[in-house]
Amino acid sequence: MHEPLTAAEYKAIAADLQFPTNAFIDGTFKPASSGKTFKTKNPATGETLAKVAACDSTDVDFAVSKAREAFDDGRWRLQHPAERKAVLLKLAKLIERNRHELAVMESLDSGKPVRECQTVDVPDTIHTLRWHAELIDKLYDNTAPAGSNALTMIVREPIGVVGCVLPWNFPLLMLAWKIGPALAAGCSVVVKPAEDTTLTTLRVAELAHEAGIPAGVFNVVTGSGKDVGEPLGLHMDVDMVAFTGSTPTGRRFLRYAADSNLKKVVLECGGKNPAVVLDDAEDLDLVAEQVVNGAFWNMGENCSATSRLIVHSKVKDDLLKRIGAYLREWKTGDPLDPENRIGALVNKAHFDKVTSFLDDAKKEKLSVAHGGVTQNGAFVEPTVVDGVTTKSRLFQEEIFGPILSVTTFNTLSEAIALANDTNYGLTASVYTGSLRNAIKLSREIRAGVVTVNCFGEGDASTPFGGYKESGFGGRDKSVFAHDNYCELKTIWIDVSERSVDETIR
Ligand SMILES: NC(=O)C1=CN([C@@H]2O[C@H](COP(=O)(O)OP(=O)(O)OC[C@H]3O[C@@H](n4cnc5c(N)ncnc54)[C@H](OP(=O)(O)O)[C@@H]3O)[C@@H](O)[C@H]2O)C=CC1
Ligand SMILES: CCCCCC/C=C/C(=O)O
Repeated sequence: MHEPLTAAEYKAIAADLQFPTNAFIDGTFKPASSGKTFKTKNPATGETLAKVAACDSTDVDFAVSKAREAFDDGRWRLQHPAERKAVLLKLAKLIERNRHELAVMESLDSGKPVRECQTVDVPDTIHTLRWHAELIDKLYDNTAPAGSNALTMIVREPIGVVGCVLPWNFPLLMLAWKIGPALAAGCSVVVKPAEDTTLTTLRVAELAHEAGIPAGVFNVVTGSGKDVGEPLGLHMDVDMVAFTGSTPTGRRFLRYAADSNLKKVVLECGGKNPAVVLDDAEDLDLVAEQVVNGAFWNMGENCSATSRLIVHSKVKDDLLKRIGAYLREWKTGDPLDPENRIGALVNKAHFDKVTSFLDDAKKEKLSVAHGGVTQNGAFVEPTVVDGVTTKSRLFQEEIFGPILSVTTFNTLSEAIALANDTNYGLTASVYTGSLRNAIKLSREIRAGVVTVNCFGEGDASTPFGGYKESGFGGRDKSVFAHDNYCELKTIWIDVSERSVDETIR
């Protein structure tokens, strides 16, 4: 079903694509009220793909008012849970039916390899939506042990109008991580995709409408962070913002909430994720494969990317050799060629940011064990920089590109201290043959997701989010994400003799 096509087939799809270019508000596509547009480009070639509506606060106000209307009249939240489930399942089906088109659109707009769009982003988007749809008619509310004089119910209610602010690195998947639980809970959403990657969000909004999500429930306002993100964050009638992106922008949303209506804010921000390899790791080939995958898939443009290899000095040289061998399979180039695993970085500014870390490696006279090569001002080959110290920017800052730093240790406590020597705490992976060491490291590393003898972000059923400056306010995925989009209400009903007597009198 999700097997890659050939490069020629992808190019044929690309040649026929129609791009949605207007905001989607109240069930219809609309140009920006100002009439302005911005160009969205293919980062691999620099060519303009489309001119998209450059919305501003007027469009945000309009979208929020329509989302509020839809929420208040209950056209979605008051539908029977089984009906809402059926609609969300239909949306998943429509995405599946249009999977090749969406994979190509995602690849063209973001520079991601189409192979991964086809085998990860699109199928995981479908799975996420199905998972949350299936939850809708299976979640029970609670009663409290209030004794025989009262019946106390603790019920979830949808929080209201939710602003979903998305990053450019997994446009479809992060959309699903937000709208899946938000729509399942019965909320209305106003989605702000990243300016670099708006196209697939608009297409999914169109499919959502076709699936039967009522007008006003799923809105998309396109435009910049300043013109659309900020008014959404400051809006007095938005009940919650669910954000994925950088930590500095996440902080802004906390300020927007404080300066407006104290809306709930859930942040999924950056990471500087370690892979800790002990000298008792059993299979260094497997470690090499997992570290390469963790560091380089999606070009390292991934908040959960393995960014720091923290390896026992005894096994470092052997492991770096094996990593080099795996990297031979990781070709860089045309994102529409399914042979390539490394595509283009999302834009020129980001390319410059990522390559500034290569300049640092040179300045610091660090040894580049693999890669270090760029192509056409848009591509960076997978790079491994050895001998990185904790003071280096390569060790401390989120690179968000295909660069892995290597640091060695000699004792377990040194490994834990290195892993935790960061302001971030999103993910970590641990490689060891000892159950005791695996448990110790998983508990001592301060991160929201720790994987043992593998790399990954878990599946739809496991929460995803970070400690420290990696996250705030809740988790994506799982039933815990559903709870993000709900208020808890206590209903206390007096059923004592006194209340019965009073009612009768
Ligand atoms: N944790 C993660 O998954 C991500 C982390 N990053 C990190 O952030 C760095 C910068 O990437 P960038 O895309 O700029 O990430 P941002 O955090 O700036 O962008 C995330 C989202 O927030 C919006 N936004 C930007 N500025 C504001 C603002 N002032 N007010 C409200 N909304 C705003 C963006 O809109 P728009 O893009 O349209 O301006 C986008 O929709 C990357 O190099 C990487 O290190 C980036 C993306 C994802
Ligand atoms: C297959 C799961 C991919 C999850 C990627 C999670 C990344 C989140 C982010 O960068 O914000």
